[in-house]
Amino acid sequence: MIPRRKPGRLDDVRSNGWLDAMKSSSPPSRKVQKESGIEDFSDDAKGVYSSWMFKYPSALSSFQQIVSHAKNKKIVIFLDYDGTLSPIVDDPDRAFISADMRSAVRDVANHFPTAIISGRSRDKVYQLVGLAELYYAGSHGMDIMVPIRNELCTNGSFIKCTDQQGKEVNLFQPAREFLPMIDEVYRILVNKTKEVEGAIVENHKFCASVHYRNVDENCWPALAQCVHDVLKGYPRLRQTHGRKVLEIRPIIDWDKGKAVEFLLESLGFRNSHDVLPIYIGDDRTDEDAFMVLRGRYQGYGILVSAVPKESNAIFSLRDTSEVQEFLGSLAETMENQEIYEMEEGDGTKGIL
Ligand SMILES: O=P(O)(O)OC[C@H]1O[C@H](O[C@H]2O[C@H](CO)[C@@H](O)[C@H](O)[C@H]2O)[C@H](O)[C@@H](O)[C@@H]1O
Repeated sequence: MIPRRKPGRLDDVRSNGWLDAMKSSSPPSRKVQKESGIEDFSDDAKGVYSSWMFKYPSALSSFQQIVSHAKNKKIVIFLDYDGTLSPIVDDPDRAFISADMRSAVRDVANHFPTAIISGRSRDKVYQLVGLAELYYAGSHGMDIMVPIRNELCTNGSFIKCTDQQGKEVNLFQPAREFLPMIDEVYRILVNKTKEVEGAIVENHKFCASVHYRNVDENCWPALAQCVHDVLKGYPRLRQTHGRKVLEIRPIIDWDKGKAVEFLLESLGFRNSHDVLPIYIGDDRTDEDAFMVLRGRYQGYGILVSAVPKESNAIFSLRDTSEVQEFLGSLAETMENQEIYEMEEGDGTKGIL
């Protein structure tokens, strides 16, 4: 299994907090909780969740408040992928979106500009979601594709290319110079972790992931130390924590929050008063986006979580099925408004 190490070799990951972060990074999936009988439906657990929801009320029960705030504004939807549109599963290659969720996302995108912002590569997340009408930002926002007609920045930071439909688009890739480095580190990590049963390394173009969800917990310190040792040779890369995954990314000042600001500008929303951005996500990396929405946009971050946790979000949803319900309600409200406006010849803008 893991190569034996000299005593004391794991001190780095113990002292720098990696191990604690790894342990607290994600509750086991619902399936695993059920199978191991640790699913906690006790009154205490329910009570703790209910009091947490005072701080982060359900976006479903606060739905009217959300839509009234959208009057005379354009809603823009941002969606994370894993844990938000598809439930967390053991195999990252099998994290599929259901047909119903896909159609809920399609319906919402028919009414509001909708973007997916994922830690996966842009190509991979596009392949999984499979909807051409959305905007996609992969590699934690370091790979953004926007339509040419909406281009506002002409500072040369865009690369012109064609999308999957052959349409001309602009690509924004602030970490482009790191492409060979990520590729090299990915290959080293694959090689160094190949003996670790259950470890999976993914190449997401501008970042890489080392999964330990399926690795025996006793082997986590050695796996973390291995990643730490590899990164010592790459001072321009840093490591962050996701749900049972170590993420390796460039040290550039860019994250999902910056990607949200960039997309809003690129979509023509220079004036923050004209827009109500809503961002739904479940992961630590989504916190940067929640933070941006709390600022000048006064938008709504919605955390997807079945367990209480501190967040920069304003509202919460329990799981992917509630996300689907929320998206469905947004699309339905908009459809009703359009019917109402047609019948009344009403010039009201925004949603009711
Ligand atoms: O920003 P996201 O779209 O949420 O991507 C974050 C990471 O998601 C994936 O890993 C997570 O989901 C997997 C499938 O459910 C699960 O097995 C894993 O434990 C989770 O961390 C993806 O594979 C990662 O590369 C992304 O960074």
